[in-house]
Amino acid sequence: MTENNTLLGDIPTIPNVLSIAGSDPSGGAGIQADIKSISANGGYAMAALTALTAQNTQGVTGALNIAPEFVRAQLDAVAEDVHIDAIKIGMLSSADIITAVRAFLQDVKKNQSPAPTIVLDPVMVATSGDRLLDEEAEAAIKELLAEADLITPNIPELAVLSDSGVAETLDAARTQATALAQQHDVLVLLKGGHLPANADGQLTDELVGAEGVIESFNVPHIASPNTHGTGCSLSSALATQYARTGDWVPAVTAAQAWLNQAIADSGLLTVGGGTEEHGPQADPTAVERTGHGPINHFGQLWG
Ligand SMILES: Nc1ncnc2c1ncn2[C@@H]1O[C@H](COP(=O)(O)OP(=O)(O)O)[C@@H](O)[C@H]1O
Ligand SMILES: Cc1ncc(COP(=O)(O)OP(=O)(O)O)c(N)n1
Repeated sequence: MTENNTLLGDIPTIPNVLSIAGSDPSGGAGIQADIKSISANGGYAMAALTALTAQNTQGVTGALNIAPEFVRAQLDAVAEDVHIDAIKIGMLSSADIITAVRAFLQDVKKNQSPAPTIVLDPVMVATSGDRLLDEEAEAAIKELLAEADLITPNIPELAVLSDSGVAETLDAARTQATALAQQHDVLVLLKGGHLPANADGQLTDELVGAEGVIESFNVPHIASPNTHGTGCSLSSALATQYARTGDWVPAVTAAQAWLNQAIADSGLLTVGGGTEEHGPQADPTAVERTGHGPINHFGQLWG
């Protein structure tokens, strides 16, 4: 039954979207961000954990991998019971986990019809610029690219995947993205969040295929420190929007518009930078919030 919903418009079916990712207990990134993003974009969210982290808006203080066999057990439990329309993949922190996820993707593509759409966010480089994966895991991620329909590297991740230097211009990033698309037979959403805004104050993301740019997407740059988890949230929104529309250009347009508003609404949250000043009477400007706060996934719903 098609119903008109004020937030999501016409919803013919609600897609089942699975996130395979790590946990951020502070709720801004990882699986917690994915569940909020999938839900806000109109999907039924499911989640299989690959790792636990200890982190907050200031940084990461610890990580613990889930055993690869148990990652697979979670995935099988979902796939045996639920038709999965789309899969978003985030933090995969060891070569063994990547191998387990790759084997699952190959099986689920054979066993479910239609096969799930796969969006891979290759989480490899921390905001600080530090490499998050060892060499063996980086090599395994490169092999995983071919299993995805769309990959969403940021500028430093694009450099690692391309075995070249960090692009300083959109042109250079576009060349790297096109080569990757050709090499791995995958679409690339090149994310421009790490490049400076253009003269009109806009950031550019580009959907790139083997023949080059398919579409450019400009979004207003928002001067906000609250960008923790933007990559996780965008890839989950893309998987969900694609499952709803079946077309990448409208899916990217919708996901981008939602993300931009969620960053714009982030100032309404009082998360991070200390435990004082919280509650309806709190002055959001009273605490100096260092670090990177979360986006407001449900800002558009809460008004
Ligand atoms: N300050 C900002 N204002 C508006 N959009 C942003 C901002 N920072 C990041 N984005 C958007 O968030 C998405 C992810 O950004 P990016 O920083 O490139 O990746 P990651 O979060 O993986 O490092 C991109 O679509 C980018 O355009
Ligand atoms: C558990 C976990 N997974 C992924 C990330 C990286 O998040 P990302 O969305 O790339 O955002 P940034 O915070 O790096 O902008 C994470 N921090 N934790």
